[in-house]
Amino acid sequence: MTPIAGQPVLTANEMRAAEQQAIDAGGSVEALMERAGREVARAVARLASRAPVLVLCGPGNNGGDGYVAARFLAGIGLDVRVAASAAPATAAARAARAGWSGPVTPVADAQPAAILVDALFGTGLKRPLDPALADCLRTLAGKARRTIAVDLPSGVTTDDARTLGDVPIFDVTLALGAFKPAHLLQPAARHCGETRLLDIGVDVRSDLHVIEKPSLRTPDADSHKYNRGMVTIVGGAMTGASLLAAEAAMRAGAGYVALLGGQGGGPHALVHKSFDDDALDDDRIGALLIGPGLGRDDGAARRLDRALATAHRLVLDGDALHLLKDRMAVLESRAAPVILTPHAGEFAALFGEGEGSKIDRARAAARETGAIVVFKGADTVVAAPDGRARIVGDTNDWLSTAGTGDVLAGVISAMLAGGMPPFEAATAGVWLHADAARRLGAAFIADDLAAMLTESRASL
Ligand SMILES: NC(=O)C1=CN([C@@H]2O[C@H](COP(=O)(O)OP(=O)(O)OC[C@H]3O[C@@H](n4cnc5c(N)ncnc54)[C@H](O)[C@@H]3O)[C@@H](O)[C@H]2O)[C@@H](O)CC1
Ligand SMILES: Nc1ncnc2c1ncn2[C@@H]1O[C@H](COP(=O)(O)OP(=O)(O)O)[C@@H](O)[C@H]1O
Ligand SMILES: [K+]
Repeated sequence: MTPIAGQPVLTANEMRAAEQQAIDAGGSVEALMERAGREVARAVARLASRAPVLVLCGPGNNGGDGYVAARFLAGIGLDVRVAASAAPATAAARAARAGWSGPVTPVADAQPAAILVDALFGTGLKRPLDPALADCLRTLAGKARRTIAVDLPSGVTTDDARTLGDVPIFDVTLALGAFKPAHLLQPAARHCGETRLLDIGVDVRSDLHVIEKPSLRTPDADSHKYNRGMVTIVGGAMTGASLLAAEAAMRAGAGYVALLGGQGGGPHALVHKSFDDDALDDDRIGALLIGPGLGRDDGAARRLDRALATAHRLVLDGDALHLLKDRMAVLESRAAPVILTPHAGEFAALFGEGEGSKIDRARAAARETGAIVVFKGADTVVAAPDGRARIVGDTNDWLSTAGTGDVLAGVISAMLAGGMPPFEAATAGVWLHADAARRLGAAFIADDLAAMLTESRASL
């Protein structure tokens, strides 16, 4: 199985263009479909353990893949039945249909089977499924022991990952040739179940990738606390949040972490200082983090204005993002990099609901501000002003608890202070945060997450 980390992610149009390139280079749609159908059959055969299979075929090339897969599955002796929602509408799908020698029943007449393969619609879905067809799909999926979607669950939109109607939750989705946004972005991603990537021999490239394990420098004989990265955190009214960020920054590998204007507490290694110009005018500061626990009163706004006026590399989170709404113009005038880490509410308050997918929205926000934007959630997207974007691949829904965002802000600050370029710092931070959550498994609190970063950082 191809690991998900680092893989390119293509929109429907990009995938079509990649397929066209393969065709122009001497291939054919039929050859691609033959390969795709064979790979689907291999995957289904492994998942089916010889149980009966029902393949649902739609009118397009997704349906074509279904007919080819059915032929291969029957060829290895599986009990395979095929049902179609409409006649094949493309030349390649017609050829694939002709290659299937068994009967084809209307989907409405199909009897359930232990293994359901959905090859109704893939990247060509244009509108919600006809209600009767959607109903059949749901019923047959409900009666199957295992449900497998070819390329995408029928009913999800490829690029902006919406669900058109009541789409079943599949056990496995077999992504053909490349991951698409719907495999990673919510809500579509949860309908995919476990997504597996099948190689169909198409060369794919994108400036959008799944986040991969970063490579970080190990301390050596020349290392000291300042060149390992100095993180300064501006504290405020809610001390717990800034302490979580501080502990996370330390455990993610920062050499020196100072909290300005906090109220004490935290690990002994944390340096407490008062919030004043001397503390901010320190050239050794590698990253200045403001937002976790800052508060939103006039005092908080003054601290933010001071932080924005420095020449330090900045990470803005939580309350700083709330206060930033009236100060967006400042971002354009800053020479040093800025990383913004909004959750969905903060993002909408700053940038509006916007158009397109979460990836489009994150990219537009990065372009507009010139900042790196970490658009958080179960499907965190990191975007740079130049259009590069990354999506988290390994998530843990137990992260949905207060304080885990403060931990993320601390980790990203440590990466930035350690000398990584801001886009790489943000993606490395998101990876470490997700890795610590994966190690913890279930039912943890933000303090546990911060503590677990020691193991995650040591693993790199
Ligand atoms: N283009 C290629 O070279 C290859 C494509 N492949 C497969 O082809 C798929 C894309 O094929 P297509 O572009 O034909 O698209 P689909 O097979 O997803 O469906 C397109 C067809 O369904 C119709 N349609 C869309 N939404 C509908 C709805 N709600 N109700 C009824 N009809 C609807 C469209 O008018 C069109 O006729 C991929 O997901 C993949 O599975 C693979 O075979 C690999 C090669
Ligand atoms: N369902 C989920 N699955 C995976 N990660 C999640 C989920 N919900 C939230 N997260 C992650 O948890 C963190 C929450 O951050 P945030 O909303 O800022 O909370 P807080 O400010 O309380 O720390 C973010 O990193 C976000 O990506
Ligand atoms: K499908």
